Amino acid sequence: MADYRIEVRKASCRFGDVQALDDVSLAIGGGQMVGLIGHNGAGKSTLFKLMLGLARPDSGEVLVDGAPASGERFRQARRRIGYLPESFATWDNLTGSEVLGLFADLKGVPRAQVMDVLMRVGLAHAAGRRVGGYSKGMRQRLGFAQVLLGAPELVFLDEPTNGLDPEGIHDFYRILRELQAGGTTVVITSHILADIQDRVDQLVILRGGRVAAQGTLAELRAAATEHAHIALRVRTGAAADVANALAAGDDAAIELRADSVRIACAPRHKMPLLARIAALGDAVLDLTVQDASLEQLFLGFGGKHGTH
Ligand SMILES: Nc1ncnc2c1ncn2[C@@H]1O[C@H](COP(=O)(O)OP(=O)(O)OP(=O)(O)O)[C@@H](O)[C@H]1O
Repeated sequence: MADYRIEVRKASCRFGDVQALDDVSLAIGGGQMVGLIGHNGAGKSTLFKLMLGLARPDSGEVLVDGAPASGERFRQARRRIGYLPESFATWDNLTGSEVLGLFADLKGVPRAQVMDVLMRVGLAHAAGRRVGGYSKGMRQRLGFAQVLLGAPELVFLDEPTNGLDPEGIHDFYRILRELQAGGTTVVITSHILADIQDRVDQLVILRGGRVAAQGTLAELRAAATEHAHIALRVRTGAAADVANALAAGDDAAIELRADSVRIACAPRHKMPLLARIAALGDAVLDLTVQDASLEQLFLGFGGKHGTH
């Protein structure tokens, strides 16, 4: 599969008084899964619309495989893109398979694919039922099914797990991994940060229409000031000695409990501290390390009142 690449260069987009996007640059491709996160109104959907050619930037440009996101070439390219909007509107009087049949026609994909994708998203049993009677999660699965028609090379998913139950979320990410294994690039927005933090390759955090941070989870952790937490279970009576032995890097706080010691430290101090803990031998019985979660990083970088 071709490496399908979308590049946004210094794009800005304004609606009346609202600067929805402000000088945004990013490149997406290479079969990666990219998580686009940001507070309500941060500009995620607007950025999607620019990359899909559904809206134009006031300044800057969007390139698809090196060419502007407009014109006949882009219309052709768009057939290789799947898009699930935040609110997937459909025709309630039609059955699931009829709805997908229409999407197949629009995409120029054989209708024979309809049953395959319905099966893939776990909706085969409801293919002949009117969509008006579908539950919220079933509608979301139907929306995802239309994304899968035509084996897209790039997919944009706006809040795709809304309304899905835990099993649905699990199935959904399994299908995304299968797509990725075939070389598809996936861009996903979600407010459920715990769901995406260990599943995406790259993260882009938008705040107030600007890119506040970009990189892998490890890169974001390294750039942030949120602490890692190390909890030690220690031999009875050894807590004070352990705490003294580890006291204390500039940026580390040590808390003593009966048979445990808890340390909060800057990410860069974590590995040196672990080396010192290992040198304490059998005074330390066990340990757990908790790095900053994406939610904590987000509140620093991307929350409305982010601090980084
Ligand atoms: N068509 C429009 N007309 C007027 N304002 C708009 C329009 N589209 C977006 N905006 C404004 O631009 C800003 C960014 O909106 P956008 O929908 O891109 O945010 P978002 O990050 O997707 O938010 P959410 O998480 O709530 O879906 C918001 O202030 C929004 O009100």
